[in-house]
Amino acid sequence: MSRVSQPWPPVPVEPAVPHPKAPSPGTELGVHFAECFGCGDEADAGLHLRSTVGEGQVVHSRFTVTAAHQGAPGLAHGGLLACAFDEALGSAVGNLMRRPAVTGKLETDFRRPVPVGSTLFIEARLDGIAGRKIYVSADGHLDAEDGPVAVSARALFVVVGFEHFSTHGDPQALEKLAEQHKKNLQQRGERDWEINP
Ligand SMILES: CCCCCCCC(=O)SCCNC(=O)CCNC(=O)[C@H](O)C(C)(C)COP(=O)(O)OP(=O)(O)OC[C@H]1O[C@@H](n2cnc3c(N)ncnc32)[C@H](O)[C@@H]1OP(=O)(O)O
Repeated sequence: MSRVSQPWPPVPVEPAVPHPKAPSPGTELGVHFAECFGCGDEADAGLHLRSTVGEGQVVHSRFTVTAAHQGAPGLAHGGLLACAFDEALGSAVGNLMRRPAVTGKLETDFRRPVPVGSTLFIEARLDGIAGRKIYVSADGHLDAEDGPVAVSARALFVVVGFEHFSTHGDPQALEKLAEQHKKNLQQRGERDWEINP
């Protein structure tokens, strides 16, 4: 089977222009929800992924693989690596577009094993937008921002309304998320997102 994927984005798109009030390059994005497996401080075995806004339509994220993340002995579990990309890509969509969106489709390409103890540097970018569909992609570099690419990913995020979370999620946890969100914005001197698609 060829590694060559279908054209990307798969449909005609407009440029995904970051929101005028998106955090500026160099901004550390912080935790979006303390219990999030991808970034949360309260998720003990989680990825503790951290993200910084890059130039243009890019967010840089990184996380260090621990023994809790193993699949094969001494190597990161592939599904867990996909999780890291979901988080990194979601962070790019949420923070640059400032619209609530959820992963509709996520495709990963595992190119090199990722050992326990290594750090994956993930560069996620906005590739285009078509209505509610936001196309994003990312490369994960091993142990340095310019290290060899170990994993690549492409994803479709779909913009949703707040009711997606209020209908399907946990109302108490949503309050906690809202507080964290407000705190993050205050720390960065920013105002709130638009919440309707
Ligand atoms: C800072 C935050 C970081 C967080 C990172 C973590 C992000 C996550 O993990 S989110 C959790 C995982 N994702 C989910 O739980 C989503 C579950 N899925 C859903 O709720 C719904 O299927 C949802 C919202 C994606 C789409 O449903 P709905 O709102 O009814 O829209 P729908 O009309 O079906 O789709 C909208 C468009 O997207 C397209 N689409 C949706 N899913 C797909 C897919 N899998 N493949 C291709 N296209 C798709 C549809 O074809 C449609 O296209 P068009 O507008 O051209 O007709």
